[in-house]
Amino acid sequence: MLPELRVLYFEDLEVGLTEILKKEISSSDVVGFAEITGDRNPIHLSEHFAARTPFGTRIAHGLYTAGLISAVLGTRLPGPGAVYISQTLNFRAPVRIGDVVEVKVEVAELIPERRRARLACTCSVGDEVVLDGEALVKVPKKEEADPLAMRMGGGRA
Ligand SMILES: C[C@@H](O)CC(=O)SCCNC(=O)CCNC(=O)[C@H](O)C(C)(C)COP(=O)(O)OP(=O)(O)OC[C@H]1O[C@@H](n2cnc3c(N)ncnc32)[C@H](O)[C@@H]1OP(=O)(O)O
Repeated sequence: MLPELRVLYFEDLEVGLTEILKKEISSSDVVGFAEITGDRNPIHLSEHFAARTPFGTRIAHGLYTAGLISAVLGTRLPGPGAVYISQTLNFRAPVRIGDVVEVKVEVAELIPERRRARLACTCSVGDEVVLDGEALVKVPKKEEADPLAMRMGGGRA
């Protein structure tokens, strides 16, 4: 099930605020990602090919796993209105079909002058970190997002 949308404005953020999303990786996810991006590397699509790699079986595209970080940023922390600026990624271990990936995003630094938030991102399967990196996003302030509500003394939309 997809998580409910939650809007956090820059003023709502604090260092240490954390969000977690879990996703089981299915074969149809990987095939779908190959179709929409055009990355038909057989390491993702062919069991025959993947069996002869060090991984022994098909693995998910690294950028599909990374896309789950984007899902957290765009829906929960900070949520709708957040704008991606940059993202570092270290693919530390493979993600296999059927793995449950836990994505953890944590506010690491706030830069108020530029309304930027730096977030530490980790994807794990069980106890193993499969991906980590850092995101930089631009986060709307309340007054930018809903100036009318602010003038009328309201808060969040
Ligand atoms: C283009 C697409 O179609 C293809 C894909 O999307 S493939 C899917 C995404 N990628 C993966 O799933 C790969 C996951 N990563 C791994 O399986 C392994 O990291 C590796 C096979 C790439 C490397 O393993 P190996 O060669 O065995 O390296 P070591 O474990 O011996 O580590 C040596 C040192 O390098 C550091 N290191 C290894 N991998 C990474 C990484 N991804 N990012 C950053 N650093 C890495 C590791 O920590 C060791 O450092 P140390 O100081 O010597 O301890």
